[in-house]
Amino acid sequence: MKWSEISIHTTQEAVEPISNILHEAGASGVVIEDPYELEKERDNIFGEIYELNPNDYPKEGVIVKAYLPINSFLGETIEGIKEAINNLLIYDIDLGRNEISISEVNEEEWATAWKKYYHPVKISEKFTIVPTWESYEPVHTDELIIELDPGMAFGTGTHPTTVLCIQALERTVQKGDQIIDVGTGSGVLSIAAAMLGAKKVIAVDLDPVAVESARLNVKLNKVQEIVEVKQNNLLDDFHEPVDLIVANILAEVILRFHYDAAKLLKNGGYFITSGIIQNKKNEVRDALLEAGFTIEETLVMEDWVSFIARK
Ligand SMILES: C[S@@+](CC[C@H](N)C(=O)[O-])C[C@H]1O[C@@H](n2cnc3c(N)ncnc32)[C@H](O)[C@@H]1O
Repeated sequence: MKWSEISIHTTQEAVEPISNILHEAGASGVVIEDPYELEKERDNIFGEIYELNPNDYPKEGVIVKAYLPINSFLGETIEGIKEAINNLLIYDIDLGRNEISISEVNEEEWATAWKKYYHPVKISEKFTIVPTWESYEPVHTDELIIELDPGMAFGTGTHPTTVLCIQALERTVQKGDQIIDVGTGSGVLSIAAAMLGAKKVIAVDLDPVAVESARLNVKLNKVQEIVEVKQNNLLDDFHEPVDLIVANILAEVILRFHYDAAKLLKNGGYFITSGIIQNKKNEVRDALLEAGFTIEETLVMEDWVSFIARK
């Protein structure tokens, strides 16, 4: 099959919302070329894995690439993507150059293009994320390893918004907890919650591609007895009280269901939110306080913020 590669030159802060737009438009395998990756200091243990070629990265800004099947709707899909990206300006998201180019690639190139950027990464005190196609020997005996094949869903596990959520889960999950993961993507947060001792995790996503990917990764990590994945809009039709709700989703979406989260949580339960770009931080914090939460911790990485809120 022939694929079209759409390449968007943008900013760090726009990577996440643009990736979401691309996924929603049916794109497969988003690749992020961020020169920051070249500067990051890396543990020796990962040194040999991280041989990044500077020629693959822009000098400034970030390039987001995605792959769309070439069919009769391609023109409209691309127009829709451009419009949705331009709409991000309404939310004060800096789009940088916002240069968009399109080229054709064949199936083979597409299937491997994004994989070359994705390697084992230690993302928190306890967790290392390992792509299914890499072999990895644990460094510490108590290291928790999540094997992932995100396929076409969001969630390689290494995005700052995901890392912040996993760090927050490490601090809050108690043995025996009942948890809901809203917008599970590849299922990475549900898998982490299960490995941290949760008794039951319900992982929901609106996107059927994500649901399929999460189910696959849940099995891959042998937590299918604990994690149930289903297609659902946010917290619709949930009534049983839970101990913790985690959501790595855009700020605008969090503000659509924070009252539902407050209602559903047991007293003392945690609401972990991530996917919040710095300039939305105050708006989300105020909304959480208004819904009756107290903010226990605010975690920050690059331009992203995550809240550990408590009912
Ligand atoms: C930023 S990704 C997070 C993926 C994963 N949880 C992670 O942390 O890497 C956000 C996910 O939310 C899903 N999503 C967006 N709107 C949703 C909604 N209304 N209900 C459920 N899921 C939604 C998207 O399909 C996407 O998979």
